[in-house]
Amino acid sequence: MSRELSSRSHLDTTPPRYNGPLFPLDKSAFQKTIPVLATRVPAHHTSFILHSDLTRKYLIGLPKVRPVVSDPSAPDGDRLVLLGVSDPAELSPESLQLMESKGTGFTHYNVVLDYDYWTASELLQAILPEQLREGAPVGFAATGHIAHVNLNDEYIPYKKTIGQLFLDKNKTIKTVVNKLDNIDTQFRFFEMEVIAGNPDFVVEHHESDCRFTFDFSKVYWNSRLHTEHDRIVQMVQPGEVLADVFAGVGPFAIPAAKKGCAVMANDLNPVSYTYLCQNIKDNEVTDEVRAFCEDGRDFIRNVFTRVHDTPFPAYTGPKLSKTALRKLQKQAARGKVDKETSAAQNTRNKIDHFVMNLPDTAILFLDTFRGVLADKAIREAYSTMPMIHCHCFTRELEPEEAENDIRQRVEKALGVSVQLDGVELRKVRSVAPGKEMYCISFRLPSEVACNEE
Ligand SMILES: C[S@@+](CC[C@H](N)C(=O)[O-])C[C@H]1O[C@@H](n2cnc3c(N)ncnc32)[C@H](O)[C@@H]1O
Repeated sequence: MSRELSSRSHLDTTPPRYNGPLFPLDKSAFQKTIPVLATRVPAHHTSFILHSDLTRKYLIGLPKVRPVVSDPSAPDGDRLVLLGVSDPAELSPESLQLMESKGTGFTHYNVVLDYDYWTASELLQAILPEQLREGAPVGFAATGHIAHVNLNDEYIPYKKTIGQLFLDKNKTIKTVVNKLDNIDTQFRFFEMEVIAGNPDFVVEHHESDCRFTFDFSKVYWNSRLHTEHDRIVQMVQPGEVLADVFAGVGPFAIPAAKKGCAVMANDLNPVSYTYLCQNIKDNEVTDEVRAFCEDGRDFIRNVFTRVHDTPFPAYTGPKLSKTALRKLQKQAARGKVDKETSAAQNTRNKIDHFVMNLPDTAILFLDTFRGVLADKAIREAYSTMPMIHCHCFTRELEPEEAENDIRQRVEKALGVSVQLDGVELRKVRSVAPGKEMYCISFRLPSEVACNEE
């Protein structure tokens, strides 16, 4: 063991055992005094002791504890430099010599740590009985100002304590909720109980440079899907058209629109739809996103005709700033830009991608694609079939088995047993023990879409 490590190891900085009320906590009971050695130095020598290679390694080195304090017994301005050892004999001879030559002797100093010093997790360890310390909640997922935890039964008696700790220790958190086991089977949001803070569920959450507002108690949101949202958005190219069948409040739709895609976004939950519309406005993508509130099957059936009959304007490059847009509008008003002809060229009347993130049942919606391009006039726009990115769960844990399971279910829904074109299978995350979330991407087979039966 290095001298440096052994020199600091005697400082016991764990919080004292707590035996006070569980709620509200008696914060004064967490005060702890730690006696340390200090070298007394004239003010003009402190910097030398702090920065010399010989002495630096012996400094107290506790986070949030300043290593230099004024010396209460020396009104003439001496300072105490706090050390991480309890006895001068623990210093190396060179370090001792240096401190003796620059300083005026050693003394003891009491460092006082209190409730503010420790993390929520350290405090919780001091509160919980021994049998509950291992496996105690150490953190939370944050959605806007809400921290959410999923407490196991044995921690329920401590829920208010845990709530208070998370609230006190995180400035941006105003509400702490415990997710209950009930999940709304249709719209996928959780039942939750407030364990600390305000019962305010309307959050403003930021993801991928977009601002999302929503009522976390009434719509689906999962911050753990951030990477998956980004992955799909990166696959969709500026100028392409994306149809999001189960859009929620817009975590695929809005970032895609911001990068220059046109988006048809749908969600059956009327509350999701309301926030989706608000988020479209707040992120200034009203021209790029059209929102719907209907069953996914109806949406899939209608969306081909809608985009064909009312195409999106041609893509004219990255979204312009308001100033640049105003300039162009002025030029157009003066007849300098022929708006009609430029917009009429290459309007976007076909869908390039579908995203279907309702992993519980999305595969079961795939049969709706049968015959969606039976109409010849619409079919002509599709020299290339759309890609479908369909999320799903599987109980198969081995990748090969998972792939077989998912492929079979997809092919059954589509009614084709052919090898799917361009198929890619991506594990998104492990949802629970024995349950994996995947995304299967494939090109919609034309024999399915053009089937006229
Ligand atoms: C798992 S969430 C995903 C939401 C969003 N894509 C995301 O990543 O946050 C599934 C969404 O599908 C919506 N939904 C459920 N059943 C639906 C249906 N039959 N048709 C359309 N939307 C539906 C839910 O309201 C929910 O917002």
